[in-house]
Amino acid sequence: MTLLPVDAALIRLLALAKPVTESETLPLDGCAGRVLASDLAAKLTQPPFDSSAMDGYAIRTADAHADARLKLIGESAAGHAFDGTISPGETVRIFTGAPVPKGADAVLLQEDAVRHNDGTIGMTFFPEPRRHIRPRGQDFREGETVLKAGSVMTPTRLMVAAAMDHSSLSVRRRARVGLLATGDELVRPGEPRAASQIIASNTFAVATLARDCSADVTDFGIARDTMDDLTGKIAAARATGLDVLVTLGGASVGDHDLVQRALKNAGMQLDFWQIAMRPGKPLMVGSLGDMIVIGLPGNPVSSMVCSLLFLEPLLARLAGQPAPKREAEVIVAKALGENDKRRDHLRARLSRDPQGRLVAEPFEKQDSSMMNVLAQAGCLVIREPFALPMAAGETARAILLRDPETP
Ligand SMILES: Nc1nc2c(c(=O)[nH]1)N[C@H]1C(S)=C(S)[C@@H](COP(=O)(O)OP(=O)(O)OC[C@H]3O[C@@H](n4cnc5c(N)ncnc54)[C@H](O)[C@@H]3O)O[C@H]1N2
Ligand code: MOO
Repeated sequence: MTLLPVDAALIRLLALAKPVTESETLPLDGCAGRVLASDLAAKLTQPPFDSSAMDGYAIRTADAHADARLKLIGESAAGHAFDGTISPGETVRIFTGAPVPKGADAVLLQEDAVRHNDGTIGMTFFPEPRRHIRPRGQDFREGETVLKAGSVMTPTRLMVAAAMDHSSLSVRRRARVGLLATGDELVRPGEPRAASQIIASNTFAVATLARDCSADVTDFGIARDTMDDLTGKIAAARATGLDVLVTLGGASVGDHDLVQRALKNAGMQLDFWQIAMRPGKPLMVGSLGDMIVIGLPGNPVSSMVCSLLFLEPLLARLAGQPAPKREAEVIVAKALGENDKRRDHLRARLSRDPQGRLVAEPFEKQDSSMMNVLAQAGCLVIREPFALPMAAGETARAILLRDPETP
């Protein structure tokens, strides 16, 4: 059986993906990380008036000279404008963010002002016109398109959307992802289990990864290893209008690996199955109508490595966003033997050397069932098919699982 190279498999998977275009309207505070569905224009001008950038005195620069004794005629504070006009020889106490009164053309810094005993204001610095005044509309103007359709709503874009007086936004809906674990041996954490049963743990990693990619994730539970149960659960999941169905387990060649058969019976067009990678060889991809199906292998490490290499870029594509950049160059801390035909992904401890370079130390045991090792690993060192032996201290590409500084 020829195995499909990783890069070719990813290209074929992404060819199935159409970015989600349907939109929904959400309150602004629910829009973080979402993609704007249409251009967003300002509903107001900001600042709405010439405003002071400093605490001080609103003055007429024609009055700015060493002998000035300006008469204090009022105050303009943020939210409380001074209604009158400043005439020659007059000033108004002003605070940061307050409207600049009519007649004034500069703000004298409080630190540059002298308050005389008779209450008049003198100055030790003579501002030029417009000094410390933020002109009306210098940030944006009513009707101006500030955010383009397709922009991801980052904290700073949420800030400007709020400032433009939008309390809700039209954003693209999230990609809908369903997870279906399979296997008679599986129970959920906390459930009673027989001696031959284990916990269905993979769902938690895959769901988290998918949510981090902005997906709306539904867990469809655990299907037993029967055609009936699998068929019923696949149909129920599909009926919810998923963009992507991810099955976990039952992807290999054993007598109880029924997932592919059940999916084909339901009408799935198989796109590819079995990749030249370790772990994750039995990965399967197909389409069932508009729904993309990804069959992950059951071994926990395999399911996670396949999710990082395939599910994450797929969900980024559906969300119209670039895939997270996880690849980095690392120094391998120990010698590695030559590789066989499957691209390998070695779980490794990750640290920094005194020069700040990333150092990866592959774990001794690389069994794809070992979640404890995977949880300790900071990266996966990539070994291309037929890679030659490597000495300690050489560099390799790696997939980062987390920031090396994360405890
Ligand atoms: N004769 C062959 N046997 C196997 C091959 C092969 O090419 N020829 N491939 C092996 C490889 S590689 C992998 S990977 C596994 C994957 O097989 P399946 O996808 O069919 O996975 P299962 O048999 O269902 O489970 C494998 C293992 O993982 C446990 N598991 C399953 N689901 C979960 C879950 N949701 N959470 C935690 N653990 C799970 C399951 O109990 C098994 O121990 O096949 C090899 N075999
Ligand atoms: O390809 Mo499997 O994922 O080695 O255990």
